[in-house]
Amino acid sequence: MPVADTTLPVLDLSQTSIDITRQLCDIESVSGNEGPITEAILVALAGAEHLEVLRDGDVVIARTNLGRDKRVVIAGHTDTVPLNDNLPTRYETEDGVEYLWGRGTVDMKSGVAVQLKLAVELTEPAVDITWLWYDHEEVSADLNGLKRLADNRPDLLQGDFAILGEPTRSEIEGGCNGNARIEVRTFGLRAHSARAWVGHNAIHDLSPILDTLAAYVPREVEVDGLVYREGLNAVGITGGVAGNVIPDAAMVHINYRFAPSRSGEEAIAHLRELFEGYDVTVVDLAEGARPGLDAPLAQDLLAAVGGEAKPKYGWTDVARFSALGMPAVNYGPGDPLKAHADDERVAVDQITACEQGLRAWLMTG
Ligand SMILES: N[C@@H](CCC[C@H](NC(=O)CCC(=O)O)C(=O)O)C(=O)O
Repeated sequence: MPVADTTLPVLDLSQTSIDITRQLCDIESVSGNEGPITEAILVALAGAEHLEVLRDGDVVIARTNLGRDKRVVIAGHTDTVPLNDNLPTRYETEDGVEYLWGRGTVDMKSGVAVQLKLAVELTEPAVDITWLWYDHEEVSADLNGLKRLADNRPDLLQGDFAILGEPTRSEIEGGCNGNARIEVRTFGLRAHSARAWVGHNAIHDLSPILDTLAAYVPREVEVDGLVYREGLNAVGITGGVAGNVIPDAAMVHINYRFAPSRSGEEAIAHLRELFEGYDVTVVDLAEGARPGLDAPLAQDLLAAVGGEAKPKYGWTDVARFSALGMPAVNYGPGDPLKAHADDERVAVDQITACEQGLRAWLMTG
């Protein structure tokens, strides 16, 4: 008789989407550690006979094949940014609002919870649905699980419209900013720090770069009716050899968020111009996506869930679907301002609202 593996985390999809969020968050899955959560999702979907379930690495694909005339792709990533002593989750009430606190509650396990709940419960949706849960979204674009799937099995991403369950306070956010990361290096000459005049300090040479960043005024750019805020920030800095050595190398890691009216190539040209004369290495580049809200299915969803469409400032995989020529929007629970934050927490009523909005729309088409 086979023995059940009791070390695997268990996911019970018969619970509410709020509780499923708690269960998912308590399975730690910082990028690179999505194996256990992927296994838990596969086991939890095992009894859903209306779904064809496939796996590609740590991507789970579950789809209906009902012969409907439209197919909607609904996707969410299972990884999170690193913890900061914010797991396990806890419930807390603040000013009469109940929150679930902890890493992943906003970005984006509450969105994944809603998707999993609907995937098992909607046996007869009005459209065919491809559900996708994937790994490595929060790290370099070349590691992204959806990118791997698009390269290996582009047929599995095909559809008429896509919804990414990224945090949007359960309202529609259109498109996304592009995202570039560069490393800017300075070089010096090592010497004993007691005789610094015979060396050259590479860390001191970073000052003009930091001054440029501190003085930079990011643009606000209107694209198809939505105003995208850009951002240019140092997100890391390295340098130094020992406490008594003048450093011969230093590096500042810079993240540029650019409006979707600007291509990746234009974004890099802008950065090279800003840091002309310095050693610049591009370490990550992901194109943005225009809002695409004029697509009829996007209009339908917007009308069904209500509210006014806003721009998505973070980068999301709507860009991947846009590049494939498929309209896509962001729609999920959680305040994006709390994504990646130490006080990451989701108002639980937003989870319920998102479930209701998506359920109603998927049942009427
Ligand atoms: N390749 C990128 C991936 C970063 C993706 C991440 N996305 C979000 O946080 C979406 C949530 C939101 O803003 O609403 C991001 O924008 O950092 C990378 O390397 O950074």
